[in-house]
Amino acid sequence: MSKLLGTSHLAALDTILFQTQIDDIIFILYAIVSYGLYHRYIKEKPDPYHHIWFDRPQSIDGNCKIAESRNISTKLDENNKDGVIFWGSQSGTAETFATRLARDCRSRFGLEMLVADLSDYDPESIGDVPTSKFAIFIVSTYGEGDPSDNAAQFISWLASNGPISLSNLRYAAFGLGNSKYQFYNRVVDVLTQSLDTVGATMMLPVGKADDAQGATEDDFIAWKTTLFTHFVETLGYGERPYVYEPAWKIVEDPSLDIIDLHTGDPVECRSDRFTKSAVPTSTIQRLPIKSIHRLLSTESRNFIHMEIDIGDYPEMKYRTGDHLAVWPSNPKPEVDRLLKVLHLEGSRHTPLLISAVEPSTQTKIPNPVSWESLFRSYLEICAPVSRETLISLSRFAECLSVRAGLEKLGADVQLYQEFCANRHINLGRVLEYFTTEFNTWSKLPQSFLLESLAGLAPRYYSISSSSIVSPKRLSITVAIDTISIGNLTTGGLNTSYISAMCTQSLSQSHDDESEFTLVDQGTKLYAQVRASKFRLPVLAKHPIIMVCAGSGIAPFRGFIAERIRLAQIGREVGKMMLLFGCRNDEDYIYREEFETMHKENPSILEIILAYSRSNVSPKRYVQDQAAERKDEIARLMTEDGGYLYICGSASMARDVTSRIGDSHKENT
Ligand SMILES: Cc1cc2nc3c(=O)[nH]c(=O)nc-3n(C[C@H](O)[C@H](O)[C@H](O)COP(=O)(O)O)c2cc1C
Repeated sequence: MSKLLGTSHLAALDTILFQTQIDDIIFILYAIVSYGLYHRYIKEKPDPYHHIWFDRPQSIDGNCKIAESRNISTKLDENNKDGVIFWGSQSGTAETFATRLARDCRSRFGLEMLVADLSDYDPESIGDVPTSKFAIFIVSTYGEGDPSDNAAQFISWLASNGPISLSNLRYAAFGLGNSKYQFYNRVVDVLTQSLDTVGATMMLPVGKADDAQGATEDDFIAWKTTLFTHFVETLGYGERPYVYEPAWKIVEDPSLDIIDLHTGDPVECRSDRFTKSAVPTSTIQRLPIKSIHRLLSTESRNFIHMEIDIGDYPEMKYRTGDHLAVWPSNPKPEVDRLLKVLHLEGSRHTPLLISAVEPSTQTKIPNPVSWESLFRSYLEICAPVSRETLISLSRFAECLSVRAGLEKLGADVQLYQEFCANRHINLGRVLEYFTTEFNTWSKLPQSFLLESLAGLAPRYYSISSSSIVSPKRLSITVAIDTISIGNLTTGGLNTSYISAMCTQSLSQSHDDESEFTLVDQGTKLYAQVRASKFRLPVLAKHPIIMVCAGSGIAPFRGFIAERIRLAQIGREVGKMMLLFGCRNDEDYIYREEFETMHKENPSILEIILAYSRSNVSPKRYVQDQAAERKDEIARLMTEDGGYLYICGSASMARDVTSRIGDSHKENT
């Protein structure tokens, strides 16, 4: 444990935990006392387990089973369900909440709820759900107040209202959002207003989670408590003693041929949420990395520039401003930690067949798979462990003091924040911390892991090249911020993954010491292009004002390169004003490139820098620079038909628009 947290952190932990009862002291004492990688690709081989890959019905390439029914009411009847929990999620939180809620409904009230991806059912069929059943919606807001990809069709159907009546429908709704965005939790608002308009009955006030406060989990737990109170007091459901019922059947089958295992390739089904989205998205390909280098490397901050070749995939096209979705894998030390603490090291390559106990449940994992590839490529094992998971975990502790410790961590919000959330303590680290001579986690059901860990999701990057200048080779710009807590360094999963790729690429080493197992990927990356709304004006003569900070420069690098190319071929190009926020002079990435472009095109490109942490020049933010130039910006926009683009944090964007907006008001 001291290796993980360091001595000073044990001391800090002591202060936190020694606040109250004797239980805590016991819990501290107990706590303190305590690749051979095959390299075969199956991509081109026919899959012998085709029929058991996924229960997900909607694959467009025929890899997945076809849905028995897209009528939600029929599905509820066929599976004897009491109701449905619909989820609309982009990065997996709402989906995880839906799964957890269904588990709690069963274990506490004996209620059987179907967990359903909103895009798996025909929206109209919701009108057939009888009054004896009910629906729960858990939906997040994305983009600029937009629904997640898998909720887009349903929300647009509902918002268009049409000649529908949902007077049969009883529902509850919970929204996930972030109040720093202009359209805070807009999707759940649109959903509930539309449902009310067509006569559906809301069972209890809508719940909302605000990620800006870091309170998404707490907000969900609070709303769930209200929901369960409604179950008891209004619907008359009786609570039953807790009984754990596994949701997944995991069978080790050494007779399966090891070359047929999924070893990390993102199966098309994993991207179904994206392929069926309203936003055009290419299929996932294994794309060769043509070059990768660090643009900047300081103790706390790194920027990486990566160029990726898409020339071998003619169907994969991008437009300037699009996004690249990168599918990461988990770092080897975290994979090994989980395998070790679960006593699975000896069977890390053993083929597994995973199926849902409940036939209507959709699996998120391809079959067959091994423990190692499951943890490395298909589950989010690096995310901080949730409070609810800690409480559920406590039920499987063999030792009373560990049980009490976990219960306390799960129940005490402040303790949880200090111990888990702020330090990115993931499930493996918690299990390791609470492993003692008397607590070996031997009673932990394997199904619990699949229930508690979300499926690994892609990370999105703005493409930083122009599709006109470089149609077959796109680039991304990745900022890597790391947080050091004692001897524990953490960062975002994908940025760490890309950073590791960069290190390996520079050192040309693919050894086992590497944090990430990249050997089987060589210099390739699983990725797909996703269309964006961030587009240059159709007519190049319109001015563009681009405001950004840090890696927010990425799409503007593509914009500027494209317009300069257009100018070179004789097109009329409007003024480009770039306001770029950096911490200091050395933080100015792509400096040489931008300075050359400015020198060669002084009449169309102006670059205005704002250094927020400089020792030599006054500290300024892009907001200040925008305010200083607001009259000119207003003129470019109102008189010359200019476009304003902002790429950065939501609060920065709000500040910039309000300060430029003031000028608009003054001028009108
Ligand atoms: C690119 C991006 C755009 C977002 N846009 C909004 C928004 O317009 N309104 C809002 O309330 N929240 C917004 N959010 C916050 C998400 O809704 C929030 O992080 C939520 O917990 C994600 O849930 P999910 O993982 O289920 O998709 C945005 C988040 C990201 C990353």
